Amino acid sequence: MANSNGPTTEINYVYRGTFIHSTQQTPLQILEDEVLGVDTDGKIAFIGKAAELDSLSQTFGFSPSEVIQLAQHEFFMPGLVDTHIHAPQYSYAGTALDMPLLEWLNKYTFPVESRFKDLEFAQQVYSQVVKRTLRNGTTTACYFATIHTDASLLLAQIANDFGQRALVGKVCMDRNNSVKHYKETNQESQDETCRFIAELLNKKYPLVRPVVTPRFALSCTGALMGQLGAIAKNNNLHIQSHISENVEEVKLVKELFPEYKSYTDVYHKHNLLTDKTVMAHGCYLSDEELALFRQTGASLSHCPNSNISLCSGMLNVRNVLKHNVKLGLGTDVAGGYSASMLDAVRRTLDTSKVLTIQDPEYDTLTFEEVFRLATLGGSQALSLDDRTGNFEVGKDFDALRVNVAAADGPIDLIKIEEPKIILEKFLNLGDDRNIVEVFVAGRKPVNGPSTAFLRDYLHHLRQTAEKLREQKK
Ligand SMILES: Nc1nc2[nH]cnc2c(=O)[nH]1
Ligand SMILES: [Zn+2]
Repeated sequence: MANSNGPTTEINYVYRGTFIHSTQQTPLQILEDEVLGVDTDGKIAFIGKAAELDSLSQTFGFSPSEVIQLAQHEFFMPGLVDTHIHAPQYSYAGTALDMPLLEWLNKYTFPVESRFKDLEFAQQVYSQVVKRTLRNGTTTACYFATIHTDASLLLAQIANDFGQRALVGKVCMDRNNSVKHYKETNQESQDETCRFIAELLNKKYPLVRPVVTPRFALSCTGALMGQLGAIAKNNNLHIQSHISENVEEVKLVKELFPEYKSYTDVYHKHNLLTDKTVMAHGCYLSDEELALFRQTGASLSHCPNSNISLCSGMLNVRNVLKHNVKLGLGTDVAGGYSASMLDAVRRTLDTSKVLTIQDPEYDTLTFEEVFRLATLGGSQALSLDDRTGNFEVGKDFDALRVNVAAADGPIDLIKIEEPKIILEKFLNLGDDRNIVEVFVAGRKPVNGPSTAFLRDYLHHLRQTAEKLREQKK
């Protein structure tokens, strides 16, 4: 309990050790031997030097003996933010990467997504994707579902039940010439979007919100896009879609909407570019279009695995950042074959290096910058940075406890390394075995990596037993 003069919030737990996060000023802030307290609402109540533990414990009313100490190779980092992922496509992730976007949509995506009318199938796939992404450290996900309202509501329920922060979108499309049964009429799309929003808001899930989701300009009539823009505005909701992913797509949008200045202008004129909009890809946006993103406050989701896997293109991230456009990373499952945001980090670095190979003058992204894109950048791109993204006091505690030397993990450490090296190793070599605890809004999601702790504990016991045997000899 806090004392009579102190803060009114009650501290739930306090951790001591290394905390690594990003701020607006610096992509990498390393806080060593710090203490961080989380209150019973799951918010960060304080973060400060361990040397000040006694005064913090008095101010915030906790006992120093209850503080949980991180081990040598452990640190906390903010949870990863996946700004663009298609939950139904998880069912074929890792396959079907042999053709470009528009053919890929017709041959694989639309037939698979049409199956999500079946709620049993939806339940199975949606549980898997939420569990898998949580295990891999995705504490916030911005999901596309399908055109089916009830299955989309089920995805929202599953994210809530497992404890993941999520934006969930019922997909809208009133145009589809190739898979004719996988589309809606204009009226259906509007009515079902309104039903989806009303029913989801009515559930009052604390961490899950609806996002208005026109699939992309080729799947929607201008009328539908305008109506969806109005629905988002009237309900103050997020919007997500795709833009300028592939050359053929950009060409067809020009043909279909000849009266508009650009692809971005099509969305802008239909009121789909707001400061709560996130658009995936943007590989072929002009500087003028990026300026319109900046002006409207709309953001981009960079999905490098997908961009390479579907041979779509390469986003010039440096140019996007130069234009001060908000930017996060996305897996774009299943155009991207990996559901792990660690993969998105690596592919972002790879793509940046390919751009440098093509142009040695290109200012390659650093791992510190990409770390920020995967955490704070993602939260900004989703306009959730008042709630999550780093370890600022007052934000929700969305965090990963990482052990770089986890037993049976993928990383071998030769010696004690400094925190920056440990983070770099984790980003480049780590996987879910290194993520020993996941927190979303201060709570551990249902499918957190509970066995990892046990495995580490057993490893520790075995080592201790071995040492004792050695001493007896
Ligand atoms: N990568 C990708 N691009 C799209 N554009 C329209 N729909 C999609 C989709 O499902 N995946
Ligand atoms: Zn996508």
